[in-house]
Amino acid sequence: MALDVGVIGVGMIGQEHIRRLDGGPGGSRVVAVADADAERAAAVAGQLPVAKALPTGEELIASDAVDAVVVTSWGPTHEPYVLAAVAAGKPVFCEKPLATTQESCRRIVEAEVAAGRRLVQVGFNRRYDPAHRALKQAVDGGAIGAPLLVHCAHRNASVPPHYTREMSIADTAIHEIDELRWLVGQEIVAAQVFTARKSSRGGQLQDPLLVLLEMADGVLVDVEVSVNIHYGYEIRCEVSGETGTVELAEPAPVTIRREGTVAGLVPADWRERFALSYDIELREWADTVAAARPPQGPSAWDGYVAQIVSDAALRSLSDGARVAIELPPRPDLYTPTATP
Ligand SMILES: NC(=O)c1ccc[n+]([C@@H]2O[C@H](COP(=O)([O-])OP(=O)(O)OC[C@H]3O[C@@H](n4cnc5c(N)ncnc54)[C@H](O)[C@@H]3O)[C@@H](O)[C@H]2O)c1
Ligand SMILES: O[C@H]1[C@H](O)[C@@H](O)[C@H](O)[C@@H](O)[C@H]1O
Repeated sequence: MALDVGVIGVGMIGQEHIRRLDGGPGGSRVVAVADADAERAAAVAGQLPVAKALPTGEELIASDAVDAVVVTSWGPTHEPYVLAAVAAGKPVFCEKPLATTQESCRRIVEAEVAAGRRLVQVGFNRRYDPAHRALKQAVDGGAIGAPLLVHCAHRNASVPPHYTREMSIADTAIHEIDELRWLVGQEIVAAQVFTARKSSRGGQLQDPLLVLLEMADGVLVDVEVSVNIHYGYEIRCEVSGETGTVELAEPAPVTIRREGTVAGLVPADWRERFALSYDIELREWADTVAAARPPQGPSAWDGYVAQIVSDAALRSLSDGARVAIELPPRPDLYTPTATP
């Protein structure tokens, strides 16, 4: 069955997702778009075979032409759209973060539980990245024995002027927060943030940060968040276990040796580094939803838990203290099944 999708927020990642969903392998197509910037919505719709630009996200969700909704607007606008989609009984793929406060995320979880079925998927795309999947397979398969420590680095080439130090956690490190729960298979029980000497390339921004996370079984994780590295976009993760270590390999497809040097290209940005992950993520979501099955990817619960951890890290960012984390009980709707 063809899946007719409406996309709210057609900026950078909205347009990336549209490219994958319109005429996608499962027969999905984009039939409506909406954006706070009406001119942008009209321009994007104008490039698509059947899409209409609608004046608001609310009208898009209510439209009979739309089977499923993709929310790719700014984080603080996610909650009302996701709640409206759940109220309309429509599957909704929402980019990370699910919402920008844990209270907003809790309201989404409560609405979905009240609806009695899973409708929401969150765009934690690392779970679909082949390199991250291979890393998890090695850890789960016992290749390095019991994991003890994890070292991560999340490095952005640069960030826009409105980017704040809080976004280093809530918009950037939130990827690692979800990735680690998935990779290690444990909850995060404490967070502490350290501010390093400020890079002169980030203006007033406090950059970089070091985030220390403690997992329930004692695994310790350090995450470097640097958002002005300028040489490209770099994601690193190394797991140190009792009998060995495993790490993400360099993503460059080739290595060049010449004139006494070894070199390989660093991806320019997240679009290049994670292209395959978005391909897989959206194809699986569209196929599942088109088959009228509940989405199998990261759930509203995952989005909520990530936000609770992010909020704890933000508290630590303000005073440097270690913040212990206690999660509320998980509703039965989110008992793990086939989550990738
Ligand atoms: N998973 C990933 O790797 C990844 C990568 C990039 C962005 N994101 C997430 O995607 C979201 C969008 O990021 P982006 O980089 O595309 O931002 P962007 O600024 O390029 O695009 C956001 C769009 O949303 C529109 N918008 C803002 N408020 C709106 C509202 N109330 N209703 C409708 N449209 C509205 C803006 O006009 C803009 O066109 C963010 O939540 C971000 O964290 C995720
Ligand atoms: O929204 C983007 C996106 O999620 C990227 O994957 C991340 O590296 C950036 O820091 C963030 O701002």
